Amino acid sequence: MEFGSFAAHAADVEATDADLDVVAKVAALFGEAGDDLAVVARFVQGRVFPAHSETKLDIGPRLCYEALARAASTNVTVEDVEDRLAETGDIGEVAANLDLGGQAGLGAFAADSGDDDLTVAEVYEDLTALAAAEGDGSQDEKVTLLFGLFNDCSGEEARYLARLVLGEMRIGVGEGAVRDAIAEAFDVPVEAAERALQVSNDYGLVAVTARDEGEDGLDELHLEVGRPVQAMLAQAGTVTDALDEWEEAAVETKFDGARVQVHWDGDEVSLYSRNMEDVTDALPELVEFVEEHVDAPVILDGEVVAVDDDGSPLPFQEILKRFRRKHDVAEMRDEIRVELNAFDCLHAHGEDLLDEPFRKRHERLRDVVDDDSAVSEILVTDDADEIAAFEERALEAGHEGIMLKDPDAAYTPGDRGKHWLKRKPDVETLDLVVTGAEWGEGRRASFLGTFVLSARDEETGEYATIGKVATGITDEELADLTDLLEPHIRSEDGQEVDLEPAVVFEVGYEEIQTSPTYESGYALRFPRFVTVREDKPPEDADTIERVERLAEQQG
Ligand SMILES: Nc1ncnc2c1ncn2[C@@H]1O[C@H](COP(=O)(O)OP(=O)(O)OP(=O)(O)O)[C@@H](O)[C@H]1O
Repeated sequence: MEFGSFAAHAADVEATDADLDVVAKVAALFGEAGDDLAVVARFVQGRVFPAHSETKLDIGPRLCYEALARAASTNVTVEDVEDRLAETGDIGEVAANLDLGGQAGLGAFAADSGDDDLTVAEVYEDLTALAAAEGDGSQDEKVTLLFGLFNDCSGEEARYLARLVLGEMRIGVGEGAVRDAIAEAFDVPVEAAERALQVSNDYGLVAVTARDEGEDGLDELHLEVGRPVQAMLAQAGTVTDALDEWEEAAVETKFDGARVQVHWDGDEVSLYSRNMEDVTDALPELVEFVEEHVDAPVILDGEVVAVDDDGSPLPFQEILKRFRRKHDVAEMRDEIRVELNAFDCLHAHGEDLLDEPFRKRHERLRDVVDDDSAVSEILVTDDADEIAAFEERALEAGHEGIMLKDPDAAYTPGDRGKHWLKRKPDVETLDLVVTGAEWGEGRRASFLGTFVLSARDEETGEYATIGKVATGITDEELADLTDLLEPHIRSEDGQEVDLEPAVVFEVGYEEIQTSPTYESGYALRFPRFVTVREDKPPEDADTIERVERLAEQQG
């Protein structure tokens, strides 16, 4: 395909607003791309190489400006290019108006094919050579290669070449549009294209496979050990969200480190960061750990954390130091210990596990790693109290908090869906008066357990119930609370106890809801005991008005 034709398509797409029309136009471009389809499928998104490729273009803007200035037919300096860019804000616009090609006589490096029309293949070939240039003189070589390309460009071609090399394509074609265009152009289901993209992470490969082998070919694409996939991401969410949406939630520690994807084929371990950079060299002790304790072939997902001498987690900045200073790893290794906390298994023993439910994948994870300390512990439960207790343990151990995962959900690479939630900590607390309680059962029969909470009604001076709290209290605290409240018992009816307003609890919660059940007209979702406000008399407890205001602020 001629690069001019690609540029014309790109201009047409850029001038199109409606998403469906964009998809149709990209599909038409794919239909015409012929042997260049793989490259075109990336160029259209502003990518030169596949996302996981180790080849990176790595061109500084100045290098591009220099190449443009040299290729301009009139006398243009790098500073002129910068000035024009400051005016327009678009390097494509600058390049398109530079009247390039004036150095035709010097075009020893221009258009390798010898004819006048630059092709997509030639652009790709030169950019590959440019990416490979290293060592002494490589800057000059890069400028010369890029100059050669610009020198052969029409204004329209230069517009898109300049944007492509600087990673600023911005013609409104996102990953979803490319996926839909592949489906439309080659008549394959969108879901098949989506799945193939998830496992391969390679738009070029998926486009070519869809065209040449159809849906069956796409189905044959699998994860490959050594080829990273995008990480599944989490949304902020609450225990309420999790238990309302799913029957049970898998609760896991949220480790404060850096995401790491482990690929181990039996010969070689490769480690990839959240954005699929190869970070193997920065983490030699993880490589050794995997070689010794993990069955091959596998792909694992997890978090690498820095720990102190006692094994307690250190802030994640410590791990980032490792990622940044790759050169003196040996020295850093003595300073900062790092550990793997694997939490997912994407592939094991030739089997892709993306579509398996999380609880199954976690079982496989346990099977393939023979050291439990490197595998995250999960608790699958429908009980908010158990979740709260798990969270408390995680926080006490110095971790960031908890993750809530749908135990039946598949692993969806690159997706920030509703199946993984990072629990939002309580934003507000309320100081509420304890106006009732219930005696516990079994082991806790001699303690008051569940506490009835009330807010103050400013108008009447009475206390109106708003909920009950039983979560977040240790056995030891229960004994103390019983001692504190027993003198205030007014009457008892079976297990239920009526208390005079005397003690104030500070209580966290996830949400305030309107409720016909309680006198205040409100109820708290997942109230959690924080502490006794010994400094506060009941008259200073929070009012129904404040509860009302907080409820409104939630939106
Ligand atoms: N058990 C776990 N399961 C999944 N992710 C975890 C777990 N523990 C820690 N994490 C990390 O938490 C990250 C998500 O939380 P957080 O929002 O704090 O990260 P971020 O990088 O700031 O934002 P985000 O990843 O959501 O864009 C994950 O990408 C992962 O690196």
